[in-house]
Amino acid sequence: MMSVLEDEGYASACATSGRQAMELLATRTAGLIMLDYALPDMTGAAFIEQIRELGCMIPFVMVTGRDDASLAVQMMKTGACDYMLKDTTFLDRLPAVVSRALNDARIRERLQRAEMSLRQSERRLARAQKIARMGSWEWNVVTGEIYWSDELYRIFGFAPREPAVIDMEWIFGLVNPTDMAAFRKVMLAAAKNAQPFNIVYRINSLTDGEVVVNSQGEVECDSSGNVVLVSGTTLDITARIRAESEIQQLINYDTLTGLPNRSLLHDRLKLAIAQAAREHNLVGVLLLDLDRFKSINETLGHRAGDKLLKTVAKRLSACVRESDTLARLGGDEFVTILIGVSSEDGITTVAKKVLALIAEPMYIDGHEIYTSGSIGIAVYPMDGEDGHTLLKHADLAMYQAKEQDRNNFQFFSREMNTKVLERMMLETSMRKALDREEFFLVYQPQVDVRSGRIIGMEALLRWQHPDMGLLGPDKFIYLAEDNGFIIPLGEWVLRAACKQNKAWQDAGLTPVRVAVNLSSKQFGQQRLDEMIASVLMDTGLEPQWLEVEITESAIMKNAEQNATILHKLKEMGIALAIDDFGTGYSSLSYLKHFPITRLKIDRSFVRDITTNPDDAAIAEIIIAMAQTLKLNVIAEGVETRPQMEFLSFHNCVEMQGYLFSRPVPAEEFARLLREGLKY
Ligand SMILES: Nc1nc2c(ncn2[C@@H]2O[C@H](COP(=O)(O)O[C@H]3[C@@H](O)[C@H](n4cnc5c(=O)[nH]c(N)nc54)O[C@@H]3COP(=O)(O)O)[C@@H](O)[C@H]2O)c(=O)[nH]1
Repeated sequence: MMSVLEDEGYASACATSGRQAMELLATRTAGLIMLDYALPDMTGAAFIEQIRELGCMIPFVMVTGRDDASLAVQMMKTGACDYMLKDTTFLDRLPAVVSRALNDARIRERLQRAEMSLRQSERRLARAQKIARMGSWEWNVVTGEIYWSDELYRIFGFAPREPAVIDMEWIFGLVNPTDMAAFRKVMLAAAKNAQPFNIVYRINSLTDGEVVVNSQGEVECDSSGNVVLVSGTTLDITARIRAESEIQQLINYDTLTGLPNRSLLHDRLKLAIAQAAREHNLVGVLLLDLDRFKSINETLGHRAGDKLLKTVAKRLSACVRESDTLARLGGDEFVTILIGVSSEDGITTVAKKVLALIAEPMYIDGHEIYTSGSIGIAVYPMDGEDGHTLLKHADLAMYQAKEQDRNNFQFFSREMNTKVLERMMLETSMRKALDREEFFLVYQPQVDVRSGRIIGMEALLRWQHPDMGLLGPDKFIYLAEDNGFIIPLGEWVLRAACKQNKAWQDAGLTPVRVAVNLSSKQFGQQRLDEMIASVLMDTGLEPQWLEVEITESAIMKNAEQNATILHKLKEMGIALAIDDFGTGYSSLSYLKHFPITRLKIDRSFVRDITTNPDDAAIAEIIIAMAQTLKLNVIAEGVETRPQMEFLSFHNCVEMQGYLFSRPVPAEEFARLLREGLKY
């Protein structure tokens, strides 16, 4: 047998028992096994079973001496690829049987490989569909049969093949009622008119509730052009849609209040303008800025500030119609776009409503908070024909509203534009003015009318502006306070005043105290006391020759913190005067809390003191109050002799005013100190 096989070109090896055959297979590979049914140590069937268990899948041909049909069947059942009877023709038939068996084995192996690869592809497809949340489907339009991939079942919330029968009506029933008509139309059009489609719709998944899907379908037609098959894919795009909408939300809406932000505001404004242009209507742009929001934020903390902004947003929403837009620009700025308005009266009504709602108390973290707002209004088309201009003009008007008196609204006017441009110019040049030494101080004497001698002086700031000429503090201090420049500027004033006073003392002039105005913003400054101490140290002026002037309202802004600072100043030996006394709180209780040395009667009471009984009474009360509290009292703005006499008669002997001297430059003041006043 081996020589026959070798003649045919096959390599062969022989084993005489099942055990020997197994040892042989352990060391060599084979394409075919020719196996005797009866082996000395086991049956051929037992041998096959053993090698199969070891994973050896080599095909085999069973050889036997018995011509028995049932034995042949039994052998084929064990997996034999052929069966040979050992008769006289055995060797003649052997080459053909071996060749066929090897051929069959090759074909079988190829088929097995193809099947395996098909299964693998199916598994990969199913995995890919699962990952992509994409199902595939087929609809046999002729038979009505529908195939769904496993993933498609999952998208609809079923276990694969859970519903035994699926038909189109059942599928329509799974679509969200809002989108059902559109979906049905598309599917039926595909089946009838061979229309491919791409549709997004919502389904009601059994497990996930509302799911957004995207179905794309293709059609196949027979030779007559009739649709026979509609097939396609259905993709679950819920997560993508959600992410897109979250992105849109972030791009267009303010995260704190949920209101449209600046970007969406501009879009809406554009639309509003286009609509108003078509309908010959007006668009009102109201820009609201909360008054004192910064200090509320600083005092109560940012979380309370956030809550306040949310409350404001809610209240504002109640003021506007659904068709209007309410947006938050950022910080404490809100914008309302009013559309479909035909006159400014309608805009005024809304502005008043907004102010009234903002002014109502808010309850935040156990605090009752009162705030107010300032509104600037620009109207299309009079104040601008595009969104940017309207917003800019509403902003200018808002600043005007703030300056006028907070808690009010202002319509934009052309003059405002000029005013704000001037303001911006001043702001820019102010920052350079310190380095360019454009600021200087003038000094106004304070007099004891009993002796007629100068007992002190108030240092007053002036700015020699290169283009605008000499500017008084009323032209720029408010700006410096707004933009924070008051901090370096205030320190410069203090240093210059102390240095000058010390220089006069060193020059042998009679020592007098110098009063320096402190802005409320300087009280908010970190370590104000340390700054003042270092100025005194640097200039060498003794603290007793320095007085700081602060207004009643400034002192009360942050009463507790200010009291601490003022006590520190007092301990250092610095005097404290309350400026503009009588115009603010005028509360006795606060006078006790602060280490005050002097009250300054405001010049508004002094002006008509001899003609207006109310002013006279107020001045008298202030003098009496000062005496009771053992404080010094000085009257400012004394311009006439009768005013001086009235005050002096009522025991106010310290005075300051044009009657004695206007504020004068340092050289002139030195002369007054040397020569005395003439009045
Ligand atoms: N934070 C700072 N504020 C300052 C500083 N320098 C000044 N100021 C404040 O500016 C306000 C206006 O000051 P000014 O224009 O200098 O006016 C002062 C006097 O010129 C004016 N005055 C004095 N006597 C009379 C008078 O008889 N009649 C009259 N009509 N005006 C007069 O009064 C101003 C001084 O007022 P006061 O300070 O209230 O004593 C002013 O409020 C300053 O506080 C600065 O460096 N920092």
